[in-house]
Amino acid sequence: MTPILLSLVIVVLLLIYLNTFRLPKNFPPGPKNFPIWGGYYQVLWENLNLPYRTFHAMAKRYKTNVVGLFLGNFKVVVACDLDTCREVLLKPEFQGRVDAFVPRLRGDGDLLGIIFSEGPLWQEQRRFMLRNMRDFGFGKRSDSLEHDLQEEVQDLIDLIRKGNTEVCKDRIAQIPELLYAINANMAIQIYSGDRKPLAEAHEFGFVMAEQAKVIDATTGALNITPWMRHFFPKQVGYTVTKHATKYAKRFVDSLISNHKEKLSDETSNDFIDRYIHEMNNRIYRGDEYNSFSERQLQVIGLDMLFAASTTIPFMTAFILLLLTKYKEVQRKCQEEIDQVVGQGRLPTLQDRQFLPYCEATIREAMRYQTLAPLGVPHKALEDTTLGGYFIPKGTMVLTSLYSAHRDEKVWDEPDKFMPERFIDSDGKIIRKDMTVPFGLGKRVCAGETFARQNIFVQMTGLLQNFDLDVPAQCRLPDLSENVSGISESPKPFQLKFTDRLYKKKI
Ligand code: HEM
Repeated sequence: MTPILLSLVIVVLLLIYLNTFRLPKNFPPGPKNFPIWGGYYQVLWENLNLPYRTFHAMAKRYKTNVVGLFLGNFKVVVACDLDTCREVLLKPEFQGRVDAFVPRLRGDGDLLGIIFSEGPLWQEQRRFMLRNMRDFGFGKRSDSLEHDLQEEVQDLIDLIRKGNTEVCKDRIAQIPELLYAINANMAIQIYSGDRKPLAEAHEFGFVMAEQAKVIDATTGALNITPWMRHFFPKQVGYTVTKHATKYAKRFVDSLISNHKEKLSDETSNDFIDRYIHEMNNRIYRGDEYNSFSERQLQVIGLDMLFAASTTIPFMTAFILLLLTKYKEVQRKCQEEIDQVVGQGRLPTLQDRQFLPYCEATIREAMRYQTLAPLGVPHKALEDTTLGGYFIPKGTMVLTSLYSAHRDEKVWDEPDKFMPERFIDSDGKIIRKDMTVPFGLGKRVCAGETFARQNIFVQMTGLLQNFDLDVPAQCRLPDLSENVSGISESPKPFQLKFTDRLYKKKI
């Protein structure tokens, strides 16, 4: 190559680079951007295991509440304190979703479902889902849901007592695996009215959990550089994602086709029935705008079953981990349960208001260990501002819920685990909740109530029946060893469950 040609190539490459990573005036400060991954190199360099923690550190370093950078070709800003996260979550112009590879893979090329859709489709489908699932106990207190939940928790307790499997043997259980089947079944039941045998529900939960771990909370290499899947399918998480998506679609399709076979005019016994009726009615009426389709029903199923089968077991696992680490908190929760509920029956959702210390422990665990540390990426639907910075239309907007929960302006000693911070001088739970583990506003987690109810009943049921300890020759993992993902999970660990001898006390 002649020197002139070489110089020309260099100039062209430089121009492409400068053009790709050109930032508008008053864009938030952040790391330097380099070809292909933009600022992602530095994010990973500073914390390869838990990259979201880099944003928290960067915000302090740049003395800012918003960090700005490129992730691949995506222009990205990250809100890094409680006020700025609230601004993102509550301003209408930030309620878009990012058009990326994995969401399109789930929708066979389209952005479907609830989690990754936007605009009129999202609004109509979210409203329909919440309104109809409420009738089956999703998002409110319901006797039938409570009954199902109690049965699942009782099965879990029996499994711990009698279990002789790889997941639980001699009262030593693998966490979070122990919790996969119960939580997958609770979600399958709400969506389809069905319940699967233990082994099948466990397998479903296991595959979903593996998927949650490979989608990085920063949206990951697969979303920012999807072409890399052709060269490094395993490393960028494509192998697992492709397999898990195919597996989950087959699973959901079989639930739907069972319903289609049985569907009669009167039946509306579960969400799938309701959805198919609505879809058929709209076709019959010939509605001009119709976001209802069987593909949409399938992706709502993926959203729900994926969310419930990963987030609830992961969060409950973190709570068990913290209760084992902080023994005095475990003891105080047990004392409260003994006083209020006793041992004749399992704790119920009606007991929640009378168990403030247990509630405070769950709230503090969800603050201290933010399950979705960067939430789900939002998108600016128009040119706007955030924390005083200019944010162009189309920018990906991340909420560092982790930073909101460690914000020194809001929390005393934020790095300490202290359930007492949520108890007032009368021993009651503090009404005003400044935690945001589920986000806020129009995009707030659709499963918040369901998740809180499940976590409460599982945690209190287990504590009522067992003392939690570390088995001999084992150690509890540190939170810095967590497995990163769209929802974070603890490094798998073993827990010893010892029966509490209630009868002796009576
Ligand atoms: C501890 C458990 C859970 C946590 C911490 C959690 C957290 C979150 C967060 C942070 C978001 C993003 C909000 C935003 O966009 O700003 C979200 C969205 C969502 N979650 Fe959850 N979630 C949990 C459980 C569940 C469950 C059990 C379900 C369903 C069964 C669910 C369904 C959804 C859906 C559908 C969305 C998308 C909402 C929308 O975009 O309109 N989540 N969740």
